[in-house]
Amino acid sequence: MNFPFHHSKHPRSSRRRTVYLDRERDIYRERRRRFLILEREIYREEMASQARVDLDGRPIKPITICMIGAGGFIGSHLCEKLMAETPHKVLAVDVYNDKIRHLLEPASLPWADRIQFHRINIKNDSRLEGLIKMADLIINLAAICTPADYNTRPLDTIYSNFIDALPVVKYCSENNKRLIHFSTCEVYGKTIGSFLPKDHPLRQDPAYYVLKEDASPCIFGSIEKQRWSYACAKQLIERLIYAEGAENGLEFTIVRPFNWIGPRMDFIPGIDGPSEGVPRVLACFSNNLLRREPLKLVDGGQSQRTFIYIKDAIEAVMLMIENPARANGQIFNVGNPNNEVTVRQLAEMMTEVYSKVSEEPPLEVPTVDISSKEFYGEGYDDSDKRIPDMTIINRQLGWNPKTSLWDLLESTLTYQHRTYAEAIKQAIAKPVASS
Ligand SMILES: NC(=O)c1ccc[n+]([C@@H]2O[C@H](COP(=O)([O-])OP(=O)(O)OC[C@H]3O[C@@H](n4cnc5c(N)ncnc54)[C@H](O)[C@@H]3O)[C@@H](O)[C@H]2O)c1
Ligand SMILES: O=C(O)[C@H]1O[C@H](OP(=O)(O)OP(=O)(O)OC[C@H]2O[C@@H](n3ccc(=O)[nH]c3=O)[C@H](O)[C@@H]2O)[C@H](O)[C@@H](O)[C@@H]1O
Repeated sequence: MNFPFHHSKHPRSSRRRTVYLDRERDIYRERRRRFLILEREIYREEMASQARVDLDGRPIKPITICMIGAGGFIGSHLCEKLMAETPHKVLAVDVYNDKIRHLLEPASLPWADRIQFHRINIKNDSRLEGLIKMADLIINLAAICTPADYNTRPLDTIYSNFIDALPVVKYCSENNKRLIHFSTCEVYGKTIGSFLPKDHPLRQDPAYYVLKEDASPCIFGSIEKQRWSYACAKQLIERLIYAEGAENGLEFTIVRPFNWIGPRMDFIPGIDGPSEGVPRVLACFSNNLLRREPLKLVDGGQSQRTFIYIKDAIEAVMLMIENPARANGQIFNVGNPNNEVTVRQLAEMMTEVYSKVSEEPPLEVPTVDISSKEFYGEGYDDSDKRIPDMTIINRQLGWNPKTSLWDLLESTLTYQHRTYAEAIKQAIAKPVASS
């Protein structure tokens, strides 16, 4: 069928049509440009009208934050929150930006002028000091922080967590900049109770297992247990920061996260990370569930962890950012003491939740035991139990976690299923290349 207007062969009507379409396109573009400007103005006005106040009722001034390691799991959630809900600016430093690309592009995003990405490896880049000088606050998240690396790449682990963090601390101290440094709950190592006989009644006494910032000792294994290279490097950088505070007046806050989990954590081997890579437990178990393989329980999955939803934890970091008077000089546990499980229980719960969100039946054999030597190699060791004491963060910031383990797994595994299920199906279906 011939449409007289669209398919006319007549040169004049075709020219007229082109002119008409060009004009229509220009009008549309102009309208869209005005719409985006208007949208940005409304957003700015909204931001300005939501007069942010700190916990003591004082107005919060917009600041510039230099966030190192902004492209990682925690950094991506923190950038998202800062862009969506505050007027603060972020100089985002990382070697990767895949996890924050949605915040950087397109240039029409309402916060486009408040976030800049700098592809910098802090090991060897002289631009770092300049960025620190431009900021009011520095947040250092950069680290190697996957246990599979601690005993197999102990040098990289120690360099990343101690040596590479040194210049950041030094530049902050020399330029009088406030620093929020990300440490880890692993600095506590093992609990005191773990050294008691298995059936000893004191093992039930919280004094023997609850981890308290200003009282608990740091208990690591012997030097050949290279698992502790990470915890030891983190402990030394904490001590250095603390000493800079005591001797040179550095304004600092140290964060000790307790197993923060949620969307965008680590990678799925063979999909958006190396096939042989071993991420942290959430991504390991997600990978097993997506591929319908049994979940691997290291040494029987007897270790205990408390898991906290990333979005709850980010609320705590926001309070630290916006309440310097209450956060400076403090070390904060950030975890959810109500979400304790053994790794075996975590595997069982993830299997049940995944079956619900994917609408697939659970595996007949959901778990399999594996020795730590086979899974991680020589030199692995483990934290037995991690319950954060919440007294200090409660007193200083009035913060409490909200999300139950079931709820956080439901939203996280929904994300994992939506993001990866199709890619995994395709990867499995792909014929192996003939040699
Ligand atoms: N996720 C948790 O539950 C948890 C628990 C305890 C401690 N932490 C600590 O929190 C911080 C962030 O953890 P995460 O889970 O977001 O890890 P992540 O690996 O997702 O993020 C770290 C980011 O730092 C970047 N980075 C590393 N070395 C760098 C370098 N030399 N130069 C520039 N960028 C570099 C990486 O590219 C990565 O994007 C780490 O210090 C980690 O030790 C996290
Ligand atoms: O998240 C934290 O708070 C800190 O703890 C983590 O250490 P860990 O909890 O031991 O690391 P995971 O990989 O999450 O493992 C948790 C437990 O699951 C076990 N696991 C892991 C993976 C797996 O497939 N199967 C399995 O049984 C591990 O042996 C360990 O007992 C990492 O060291 C850091 O990211 C961080 O500093």
